[in-house]
Order: sequence, then structure tokens, then C-alpha cells
Amino acid sequence: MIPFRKMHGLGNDFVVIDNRHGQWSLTTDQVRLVSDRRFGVGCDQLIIMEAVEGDADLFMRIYNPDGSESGACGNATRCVASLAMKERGLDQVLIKTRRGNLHATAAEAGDITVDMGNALIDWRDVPLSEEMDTLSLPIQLGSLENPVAVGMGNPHCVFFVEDADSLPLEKLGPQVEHHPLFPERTNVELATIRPNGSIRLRVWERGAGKTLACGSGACATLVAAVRRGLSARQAEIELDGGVLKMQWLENGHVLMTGAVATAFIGELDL
Ligand SMILES: N[C@@H](CCC[C@H](N)C(=O)O)C(=O)O
Repeated sequence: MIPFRKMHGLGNDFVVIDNRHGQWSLTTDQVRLVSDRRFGVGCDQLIIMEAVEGDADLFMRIYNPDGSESGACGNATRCVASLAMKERGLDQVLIKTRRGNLHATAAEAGDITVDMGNALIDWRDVPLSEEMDTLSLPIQLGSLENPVAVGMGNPHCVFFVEDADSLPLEKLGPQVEHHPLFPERTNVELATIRPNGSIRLRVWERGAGKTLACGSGACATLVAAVRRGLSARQAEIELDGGVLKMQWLENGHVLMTGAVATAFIGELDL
């Protein structure tokens, strides 16, 4: 039996397995099974906590429900950071991910702030399949056009639209996810800038589908909006599951602050 925690950040939900003693090794089929809401516990991402050498407190591995691995997951980083902070009695921890060490700190009212690292805006780093300006991609799908590409350790394709809520994300998301300009597929964001400066955001996640929130997607959207001259460097982003407070620092790093919650604790019989 493998113990797990079911956690979420704004409804973006995770099965979190503590494998710091290295006793378990999940196959891709098992990752898919655990993530499948029809047969398993079900989650947007399966997160494995692993032991690490060096400065970081732990390594966080991120699997999508289709079995693919991602380099970044903002909401899960807050969840895992909150576990590590409680465990160590600290108000800051360093979480290692495939893209590097992410510094997380306790914020007001139980929220967690994560420095999600540098936003990547060179086409090679997103990555895109050919040289181009990431500020304006030649993609047109119905009323969707001219998106911005941003890398946050995972790829994002951000469309600015009149009304994100009026568009069929379930139909458009998979088409953009598999667009040939993205050799590693992409996460897809539909964003609307509101008159008060906040941003309404809906996300189709690579390898997962429509989710209630996506932390790295919120980071990418703020960066895209600032680069387009549509937003200040600090903004609130409203996802289906709640609000993230975002800031793009002058040094290129993106800060994300938001809530975390544990839904329940259980055991997997694989
Ligand atoms: N939920 C995440 C992103 C998860 C990974 C993504 N689906 C990918 O494949 O890159 C977040 O909060 O950032």
C-alpha cells in the first residue's frame, strides 16, 4: 500500500506521494491509473516527493494524467512547499524541480508564495519548433489568433481575447496543445484583461485537459500581458478555482501567491 495525500491549489488537484525513502517506483500505466477519475483516485497531476542532495529540501516530480512528465507545476509547488514547511517548522523552503530550485515562503492567511524562476521568452527555451518572435505567433484558429509563447519550465501559449468565458476551451485547447509550432505540445491560456487591471484566465493543460487553475499558466499569462503592454507587472489573476496574486520582477523572476489545501489522506493498492 502506498500512502498519499490528496491536495489542491485553487481546485487544481494532486495526488502527492512521499517517496523520499525511494521505496516505490510507479510505471507509466500506474501513473495513468492513479490519475484517472474513473478508475483511480483521480487528479490533475500526480506528484512524487523525492530525496535530494544539496541545498534543496526535496525534489518534486510532476506527472500529467496521460503519463507525461512536466518541468513545472505552480499550484503543486505551493502544496508541497506547505508540507515541507510544516514538517520542518520553517516558513521557507527550497523545492527542486526539473527546471531548478524554487524558493517558497509562507505568506498571509496560510497562503504560500513561490518564486517560479525566470520567464523564458526565447523561442528555443519555450520551446518552439522554429525561430520566431515569441510575442506574436502565426497561429489562427477561429477567433483565436496571434498568441504569445512563454516558457516557465513548461510551454505556454497565451491568447488575449475579448471574453475568455464565451469560448469553447474544450474544443480549442486540444488543437492548440498539438499545434506543430510546439514540439513538446503546450499548455493553452485564454486571457481577458479586465478594466480594473485584473486578468480572467481559463487554462487547457497539456496532458491533463481543462483544469480549475494552473499556476505556471498564471505566470506565463502575466508575462505575456506585460510584454504586450496590457498589464502592470503586478496583477491578480482569476481562474475558475480562485485568485492568484502575481508579480513579474525586474530580474525576470515570477512570484505567485495563493492558497493550498489538503482534501484527504489515503492509500493506493497498486
Ligand atoms: N497544474 C500546473 C501545470 C501542470 C503541468 C502541465 N500540465 C504541463 O504539462 O506542463 C500548474 O499549476 O502550473
